[in-house]
Amino acid sequence: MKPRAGEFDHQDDRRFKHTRVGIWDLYEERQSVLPRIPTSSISEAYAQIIQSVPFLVRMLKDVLSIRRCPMLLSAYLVVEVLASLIPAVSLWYSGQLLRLVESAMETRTVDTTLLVQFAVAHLICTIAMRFLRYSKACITPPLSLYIKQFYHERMFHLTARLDMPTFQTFQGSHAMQEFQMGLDSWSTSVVWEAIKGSTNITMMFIRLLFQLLVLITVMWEHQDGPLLDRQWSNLWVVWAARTTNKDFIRMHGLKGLVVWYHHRQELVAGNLGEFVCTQFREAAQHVGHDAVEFSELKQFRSFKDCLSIAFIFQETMHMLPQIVFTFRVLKNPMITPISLASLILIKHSFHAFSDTDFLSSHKLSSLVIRLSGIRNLYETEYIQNKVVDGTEPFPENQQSLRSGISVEFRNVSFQYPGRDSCALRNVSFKIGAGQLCVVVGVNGSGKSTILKLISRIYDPTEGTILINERDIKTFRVADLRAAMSILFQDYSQFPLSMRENIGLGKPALAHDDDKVREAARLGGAEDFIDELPDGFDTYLDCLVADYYGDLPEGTTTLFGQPASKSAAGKRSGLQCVGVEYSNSSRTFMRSLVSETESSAGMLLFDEPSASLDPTAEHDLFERLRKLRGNKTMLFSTHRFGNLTQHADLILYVHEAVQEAGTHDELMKKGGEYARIWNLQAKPFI
Ligand SMILES: Nc1ncnc2c1ncn2[C@@H]1O[C@H](COP(=O)(O)OP(=O)(O)OP(=O)(O)O)[C@@H](O)[C@H]1O
Repeated sequence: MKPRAGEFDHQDDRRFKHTRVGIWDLYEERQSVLPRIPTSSISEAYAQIIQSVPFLVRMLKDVLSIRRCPMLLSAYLVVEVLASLIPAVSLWYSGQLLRLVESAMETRTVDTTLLVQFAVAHLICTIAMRFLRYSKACITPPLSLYIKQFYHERMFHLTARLDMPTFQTFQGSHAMQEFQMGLDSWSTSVVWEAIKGSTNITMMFIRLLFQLLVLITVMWEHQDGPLLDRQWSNLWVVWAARTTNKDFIRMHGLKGLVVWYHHRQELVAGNLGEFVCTQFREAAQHVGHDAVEFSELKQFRSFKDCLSIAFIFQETMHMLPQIVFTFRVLKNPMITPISLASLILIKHSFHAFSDTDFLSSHKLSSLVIRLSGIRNLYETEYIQNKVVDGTEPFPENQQSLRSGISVEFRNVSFQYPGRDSCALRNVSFKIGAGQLCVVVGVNGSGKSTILKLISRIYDPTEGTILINERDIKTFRVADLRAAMSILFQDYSQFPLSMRENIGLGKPALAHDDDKVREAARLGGAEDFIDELPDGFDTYLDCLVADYYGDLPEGTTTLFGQPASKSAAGKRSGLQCVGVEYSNSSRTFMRSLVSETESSAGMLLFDEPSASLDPTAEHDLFERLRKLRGNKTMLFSTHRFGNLTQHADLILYVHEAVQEAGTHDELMKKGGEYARIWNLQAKPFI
């Protein structure tokens, strides 16, 4: 079938050339060649650079610990040093050449051997310079890549461990913003940028110093341009690139999971930190050093033509005027302007110095920004979680979990960070081990907050929470969460496949496809998922975008999908349905009984049925009742269903506990609980 106008048909191999670049499939148009579209004070800056030195030293140590980096970094530095010396050597030969010219004018003879020697030496310098640039272009991509990957994994780990309140504070930080842009931006490699920046400035000084020395030497013997600037033709062709590498796409998904605030609560409550780190590491290992954004590969590729014959010819031509001039002097010394030699020398030296703006505040401030990036990066390591970890294991006896966990709130008040008013005020109650407690109240009354405090997503602003009669803060947080099964109402859709979105409901079973399918069936999602093009491997939100260049005007589709620069577009109707399905299935995934289930002594549910239809809600409650056994169960709901009638304790909250007791007690009391219950039950009676 012929592609419609506006389609980028990458399969049309007569028009598009396909190249495999790492994990990317690059499609470039064969003939279409269009013309390129034109497109504080210094001392303070130096003080900041000096302050960054300890971080730089640390960074260097870390970089040297990366496999292959010691060798690559040394090679990079050697190349840089040589590249800084060559301009001085070249300048020296220029001076010698000029001296020869002067002596030719004076003596009317020329030492041809010496002339050729100087000319060749000068030419060698130019070619050597080009070789060095080429070597640098070969060393830089792997070096910057290894460094980036090392620090990316490190930042992933550091970010995954943060709790909710700390993450809330941290997410506005510079380091976090850099990391959020992360995998898809060249600027992310704070460390690599800093290495480049520091090397550049050091080499600039070396280059200047040597050129100054040569200039002084030459000028000592001599008593003053048009610059031949090279224009590099850049071709601008139609191209597009995409990757289907599953691990690379997962890396992006997992990263989205740890960097975005709306996933944090589930990440923390589900103890998913370590799990996602392992997953990320595994995915990263699978992709290896091919885990590189296309924009970077593109840059690396552009260096390939550095050593072209055309270039060497061009450089030779660059020198020709001096050689021709020298011979002309020999033939007609009388007509040669005496000041021309000095003029050329000045042209050379001025050129070198004018390129070197080492004192420019712009250059310095960009280095300062790069170095402060390093500081931010390393300071991230010292961020302490606001929810301070306890030291004691929980529980002392694993068997005790079978009979549940007791919870007591003593005068607990809580205010969310950045909020003026309390979500909970002076709340006190006790749920005995093995009891079923239902927390009811209107929207925004503080029900979910009670669950968040029990699972230590946050710590109370005032008051104490006791677990099995002991202060909750004494226990290790990970143990505590492992002893609880928590299900929050405000689910987030992870930027991962449907399989993983469901599987993460219970990481221990995430690799069990049968369990995932069972959860999908219970959540009513199985048929929907099976009909998706990639089934359980479908991504509703994919964070890896396709790349493309100048597409033909009016292009609407690319790789069979709407051409859009951003992967994170608005969700379609189908996506929204998918999100609902995967949420309800994840709910069931959590409720799947397994060997690991006995490790939970308390089940916390925050409106677990909010995203379910009535049948699925009924199935869920049936399943949860079976699952419960003698464990403590706490439900938060604003629906006063039959659940409240089975409860050992009902808490009617509105900032504080307004009423507490069993259903019968509260009905007899005739308070607010009874009023709302009657209101909700009325249509059914
Ligand atoms: N992360 C947060 N940051 C700031 N304020 C919050 C946060 N979460 C909840 N709140 C506020 O705290 C109060 C109690 O919220 P909470 O979610 O506990 O109520 P709820 O009874 O569970 O309500 P709903 O049934 O609507 O979930 C509300 O005023 C809410 O706006």
